[in-house]
Amino acid sequence: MSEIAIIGGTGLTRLGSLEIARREVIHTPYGEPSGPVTHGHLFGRDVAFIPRHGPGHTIPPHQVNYRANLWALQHIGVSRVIAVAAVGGIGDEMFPARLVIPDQIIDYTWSRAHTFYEGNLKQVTHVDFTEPYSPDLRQAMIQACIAVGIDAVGHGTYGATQGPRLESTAEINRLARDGCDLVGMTGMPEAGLARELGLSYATCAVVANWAAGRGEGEITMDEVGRNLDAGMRDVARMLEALMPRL
Ligand SMILES: CSC[C@H]1O[C@H](OP(=O)(O)O)[C@H](O)[C@@H]1O
Ligand code: HPA
Repeated sequence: MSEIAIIGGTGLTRLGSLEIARREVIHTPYGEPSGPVTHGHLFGRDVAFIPRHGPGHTIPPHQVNYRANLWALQHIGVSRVIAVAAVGGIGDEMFPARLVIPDQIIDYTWSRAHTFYEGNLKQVTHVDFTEPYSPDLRQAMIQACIAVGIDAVGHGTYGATQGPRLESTAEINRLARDGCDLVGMTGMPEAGLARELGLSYATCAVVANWAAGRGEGEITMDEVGRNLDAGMRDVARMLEALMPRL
């Protein structure tokens, strides 16, 4: 049984270093997860892995079944979730290919299935979300980065947009005024649902590009791919240092 799970995002459809033991198809009361859960060993730890956008990267951010993914992970005994996510950099220090461990999040998404607490409830429930990410898991990731000399940013506010289109310059300016340092399309409802299930959850973000209007010209998928290739190499190094610390 894997107590630790990794949700892979854009640029991390599979974990190269994962020694795969088996794949498990899980049906949930909320529908189908993004794909089978892969169980394996990663740097000495049992780990479950699920690719957020599906094994072939075919599920766009607004159609990811976040509830099914997190329910499935909890169902197999996972208690800690490491989310890997590609983001656009808004703040000056959030430059391309850099790793960021955000500590706050703002939700700009809409019409996504965003809670487990609906339907025939015995009681209305409001979970606390003051600290949206697990402080312990964040600290472990930050220490892992330091241990292997990765120049990561250990804080930042993630603005979760609806996608799948990228943002306009004015939208990014608004996010910046709101205090967002990063922009991505999958941070919510994933983080909120993890909290509802009582899972420890933290994100390792990889800056794929300067957010709209913060760099030169348009955002191209070429630059996104190049930066993610570089950033994911650091994610792999971070995970190698992280696993023994968990
Ligand atoms: C320009 S790539 C946009 C795509 O990448 C991110 O996905 P993930 O968070 O799963 O790594 C972003 O949220 C968008 O879905
Ligand atoms: O610029 C972006 N905006 C939203 N999501 C993203 N994911 C990677 N880059 C971006």
